[in-house]
Amino acid sequence: MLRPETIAQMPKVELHCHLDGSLSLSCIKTLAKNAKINLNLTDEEILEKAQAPENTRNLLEYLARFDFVLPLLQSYTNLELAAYDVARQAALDNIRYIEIRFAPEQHLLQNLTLEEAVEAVVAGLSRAEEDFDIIANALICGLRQSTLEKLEKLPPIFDHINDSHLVGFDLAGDELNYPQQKFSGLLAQVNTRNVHITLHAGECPHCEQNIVDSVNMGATRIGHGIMSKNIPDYQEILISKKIVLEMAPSSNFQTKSVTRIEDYPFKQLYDKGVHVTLNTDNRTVSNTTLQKEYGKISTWYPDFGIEDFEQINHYAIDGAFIDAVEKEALHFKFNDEYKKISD
Ligand SMILES: O=c1[nH]cnc2c1ncn2[C@H]1C[C@H](O)[C@@H](CO)O1
Ligand SMILES: [Zn+2]
Repeated sequence: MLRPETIAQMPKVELHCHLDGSLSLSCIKTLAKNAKINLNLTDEEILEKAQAPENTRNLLEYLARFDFVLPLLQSYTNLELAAYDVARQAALDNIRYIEIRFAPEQHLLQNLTLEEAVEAVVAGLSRAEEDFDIIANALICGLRQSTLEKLEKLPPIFDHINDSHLVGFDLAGDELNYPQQKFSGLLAQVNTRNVHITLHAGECPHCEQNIVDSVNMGATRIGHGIMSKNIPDYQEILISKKIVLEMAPSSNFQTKSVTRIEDYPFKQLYDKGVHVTLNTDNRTVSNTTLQKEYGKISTWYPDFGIEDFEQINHYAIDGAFIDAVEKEALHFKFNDEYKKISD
C-alpha cells in the first residue's frame, strides 16, 4: 500500500469530472452571494445538502443532489468562477491535465444562451491555466432524460464556439430509464462534426448493452463502464479498440453500481489489459478528491504499485481529447516525473 504523501506527489490526469458536482464550499458560498440567494445554512448544512450520503440507494438518488447547486450556476460570472474553482482544486490534486464536463441546458434559467454558458466555463478554465500548472478542457453533456428537441441544440454549439478548450461530447443523467439506443440520431450529428465522444454507460445494474451501443455510436471512452464486468467477451473488443473506461470508485459505490469491493472490477479489468482510469466524477457530491480515489485503490489492491498508477495515467493521456503533439508532451512529462518518484 502506498503512503498518502507518495500518492499526493504523483502527477495525475483526470478525464471525468462534473463541474456542477465539484464546487468547493467557499465557491458555493461566493456563488450564492453573487446570485443574491440567501442560503441561510451553516457550512455543515450546505455540505449535507450538496453531498450524497453513503446510503444513497441508486443513480437517481445520487443525481437528485445536483438540484441544490444548479440555481447558483445561472450567470456568466458564476459559471466562470465555478470552472476556475474546479480546475484550482484539480491543481491541488497534482492533476496536470483535466477535462471538466457540464450540461449547458441546465444553466439557462436566467438569460444565458447555450453558447454563453460554454463561453463562461471556457473562460474560467483559461484563467485557471494562467494561475496553475494545469491544462483544463471542457466537455458538453447532454442529459438522457431531456427531450430530443433540446438535445439536438447541442451539436451545433461545436460549429459556433471556436475555442480549443471545448473538446468533446458526453451523455449523462438517467441511464436507468433512458438506454443508449434512443440517442443514435443525436450522436450521428455529433460524429459528422468530428467531435470526440465519451458516454456514461454501464453505470447501473444490467446496463452492459449501453456500453456496446456507445462504442458502436462512436464513443472512444466510456463513463464508468462498470458493467463491462458482465461481458467478458466484449472486454477483448474494449482492449483491441483501446477504449478508455473512466472509473470513479466513490461514486460507483454510492450509485450502487456495485456494493462489495470483491465485485468492483477495476483490478480485474486492468490485469486483463482494459484501459481503465481513475476519476472523481463529482468532488463535492462524492466528498472526494483524486488523491482519495487513488488511496482507495491502493488500500483495496495493496500490490497496485506506483508503476501501475503511472500506467493508468498513460492510458488517460492516450484517451484524452487532445492532439498527438500534446499527448506526446504529457507522456514525456509523466515518464520523467514518475521516474523521479520511483527513484
Ligand atoms: O455519475 C453520473 N452519472 C450520470 N450522470 C451524472 C453523473 N454525475 C453527474 N451526472 C449528471 C448530473 C449533472 O447535473 C450533469 C452535468 O454535469 O451530469
Ligand atoms: Zn459522471
